Amino acid sequence: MIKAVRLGKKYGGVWVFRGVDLELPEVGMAVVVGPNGSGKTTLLKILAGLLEPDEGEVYIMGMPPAVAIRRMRRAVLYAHQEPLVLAGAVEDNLFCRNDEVFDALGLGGLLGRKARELSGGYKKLLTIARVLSCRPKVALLDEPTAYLDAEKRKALMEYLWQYSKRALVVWTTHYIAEVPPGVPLYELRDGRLRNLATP
Ligand SMILES: Nc1ncnc2c1ncn2[C@@H]1O[C@H](COP(=O)(O)OP(=O)(O)OP(=O)(O)O)[C@@H](O)[C@H]1O
Repeated sequence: MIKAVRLGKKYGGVWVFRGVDLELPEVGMAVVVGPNGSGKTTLLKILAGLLEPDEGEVYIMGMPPAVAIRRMRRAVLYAHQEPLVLAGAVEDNLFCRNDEVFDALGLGGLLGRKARELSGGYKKLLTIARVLSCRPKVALLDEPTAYLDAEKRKALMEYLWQYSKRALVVWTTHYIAEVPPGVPLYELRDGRLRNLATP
């Protein structure tokens, strides 16, 4: 479903990574770990079609991201690392209505609240809900568990696990321990992507 071939990206002449090959299925979960600044966000944004690589190609369902995104509206969505909220109520911050997602993430009772007055953790959940509520076929989630307490992390993980039975969920984290057993795990480090043994 997602294929990256010899991907490379540089900023100001300095390569973040090169030679990144990746092949992910249509349905399931995959996780990218790596130290600060190793390029996880950059990789996810390239897969989402939000950034152009300097080398290599990406295919989503056999199409370049720009084509896939045009043909299949809201099928490939990226959730920012930073909690991203707009003015207005929580419900004004959403593109799609999906009570199942709001309830699973604990946002169900907050739809009328001013989004900018939410706590950091709830802003982060809103950032994720904005993406998942549109039911993308590919959800690219940048550090989805950051800002969350243990209970919310657990609820989010359970929901992502369910979601990944019908779509592809790719997410990043700094904590290998939170990656469920059996999930394909990749590490970006020193400009390379390695397939790590499953924890
Ligand atoms: N727009 C940009 N212009 C210049 N350099 C950038 C830009 N965006 C990212 N970088 C640099 O690219 C490298 C990779 O950044 P990126 O945010 O992808 O890493 P990351 O693995 O997601 O980091 P973190 O774990 O800290 O979130 C870093 O050195 C960063 O400073």
